[in-house]
Amino acid sequence: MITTSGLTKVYESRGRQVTALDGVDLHVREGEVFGVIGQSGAGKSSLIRCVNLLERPTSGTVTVDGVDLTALAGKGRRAGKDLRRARSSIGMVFQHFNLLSSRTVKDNIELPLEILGVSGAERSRRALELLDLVGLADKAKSYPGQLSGGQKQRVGIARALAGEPKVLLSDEATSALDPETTRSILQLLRDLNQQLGLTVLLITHEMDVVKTICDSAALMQKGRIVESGTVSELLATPGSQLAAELFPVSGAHTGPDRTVVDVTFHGDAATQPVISQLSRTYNIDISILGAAMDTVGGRQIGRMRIELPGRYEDNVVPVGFLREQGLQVEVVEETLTEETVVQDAATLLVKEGAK
Ligand SMILES: Nc1ncnc2c1ncn2[C@@H]1O[C@H](COP(=O)(O)OP(=O)(O)OP(=O)(O)O)[C@@H](O)[C@H]1O
Repeated sequence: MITTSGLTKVYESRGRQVTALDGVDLHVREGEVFGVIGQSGAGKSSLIRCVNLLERPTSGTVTVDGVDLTALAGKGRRAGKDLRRARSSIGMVFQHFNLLSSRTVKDNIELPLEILGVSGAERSRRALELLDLVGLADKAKSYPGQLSGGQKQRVGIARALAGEPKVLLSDEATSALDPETTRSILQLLRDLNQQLGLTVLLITHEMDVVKTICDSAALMQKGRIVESGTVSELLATPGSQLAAELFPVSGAHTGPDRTVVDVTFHGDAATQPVISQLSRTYNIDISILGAAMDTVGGRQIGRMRIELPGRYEDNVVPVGFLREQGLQVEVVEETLTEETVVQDAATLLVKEGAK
């Protein structure tokens, strides 16, 4: 539904050039919720603003629903009729809502329809329908100043949906909201995605947002996409930074001669009693050092850090057993803390003494 190819944005700022996007290739499928996460300055806002051509890319292309927006924009500085029409199939939700304070809630929602030249009666019908959809049927005549942050964002979402878009872009839509309101807005976005088949591209700096509603995610660093895929694909990618941040597990080796492994559960494997099977089959005691389990898109998913007695060479077969069950297994290197160094030295001295 959304494809960017080699998307580059270079800003000129006080004689200096800042590369905000450095050849971004993004592929968002129809009907999915796709999250782009990254730290401040990574280029997320530039990306989302280039996707609907609010910002002109320096180079590269943006295609939304089969229409090459960059080619349309190339026709002239002022967005032509074709670009305006193409843009009306893209709704945008902003962090600070961007509502007009002098207009009622209903009039705010009608604004994009006015611009599209929709008749008064039709605008009114559509605005009331959208207010109902976002759960604010009783607030049509209120002004933005009389609403809570969460309600304002619901109005922002209703306005974004006025042109019946296929794509919704969300620029940190929940960053200004408290955790509970954030959950309700994310739930609304998820419901709209499912009810209307809406494709959602959102940018965020919060991993929880990705975990709560995203089917797919990309990690952005210094203007580049460094990882991307469905949540399941990411979890199945050894060494994935996003997977580790989505499901962080910690816990260090409790002593020398121990094997610590991170086990990732997803799909059917998540519901199998693999740990007890492992313990019974090989007659070994397993310690759970850390775990992060959750339900993503209605499926159980998670990671567990476990410790087995013996060095890795002694555990090749049990580790192979876990892999055979369809689990992803990564062996965690022992980090030599001061404590383990002292312990190792003490063990060595005892052994030397015994000789
Ligand atoms: N209009 C502009 N003029 C000059 N430089 C800009 C402009 N907009 C963004 N930048 C620079 O481009 C880089 C990427 O900024 P961008 O706002 O896209 O990042 P971001 O990931 O959205 O960050 P944040 O989460 O803080 O909004 C930054 O170095 C920023 O200073």
